[in-house]
Amino acid sequence: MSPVLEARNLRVAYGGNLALDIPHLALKPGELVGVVGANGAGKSTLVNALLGWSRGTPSVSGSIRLDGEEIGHLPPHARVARGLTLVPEGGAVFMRLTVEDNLAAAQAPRGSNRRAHDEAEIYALFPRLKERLHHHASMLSGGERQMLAIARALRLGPRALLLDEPSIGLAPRLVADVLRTVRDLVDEKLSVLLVEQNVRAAIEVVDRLVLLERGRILASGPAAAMRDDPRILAAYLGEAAA
Ligand SMILES: Nc1ncnc2c1ncn2[C@@H]1O[C@H](COP(=O)(O)OP(=O)(O)OP(=O)(O)O)[C@@H](O)[C@H]1O
Repeated sequence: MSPVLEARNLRVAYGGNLALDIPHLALKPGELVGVVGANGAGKSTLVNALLGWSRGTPSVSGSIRLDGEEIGHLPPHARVARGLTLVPEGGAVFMRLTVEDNLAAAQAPRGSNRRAHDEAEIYALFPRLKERLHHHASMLSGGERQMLAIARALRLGPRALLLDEPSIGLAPRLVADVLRTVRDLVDEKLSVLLVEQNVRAAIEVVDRLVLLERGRILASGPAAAMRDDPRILAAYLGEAAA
């Protein structure tokens, strides 16, 4: 099966410092790939480079393909228009708008043939959002806000969804809920690259795991095989120490 998203020789450098050096990373249709690593490992640099934006002005090189089409030269909005969708750290919602208006403001581009979730599907997936339709996003709990950010992304009909640390700031029970929902979406054929610092929670739901360290892939493989990998266990310990 050809990948929905594929990066080759992706390098990001700030000044003379190489922050990311990824020879190959692929996401297959209907797959959930987790990218884990400690603070500063390069996780945000990776999702940002895939989307074509950055903090500062790094030099970025390499190939990025979405459904086989080279998008590495395109500006972020053109990548988004083609179906690469990012839910950034902390979620992207309009705090002063209601849940309903937040969802209404997220629309797939006109003429797009991608399958976007309609309102009924969104409410079936996230019954909590239906109960809170007329609440401002600022009134939602962290978990609900993260669900709203994911729901907004689904309204855009993503070909590939990039999720940057959806568990950050959430209580452990909510982390499991959010990641379980992501797993359910993938089981319905969504393709997701999940960036997570929480290795323990990520490994429970992903198909494959990629461990980043100092911008490089230190280990990668099916989640089941990675579970006992000493490098992953070391990452667990790092997490406990963080
Ligand atoms: N604008 C910038 N200028 C210079 N160096 C940067 C810049 N942004 C990131 N870096 C460096 O790139 C490396 C990777 O950072 P990145 O934010 O991608 O890590 P991360 O894995 O997402 O960490 P965290 O979990 O803390 O967000 C770090 O060494 C960081 O200092």
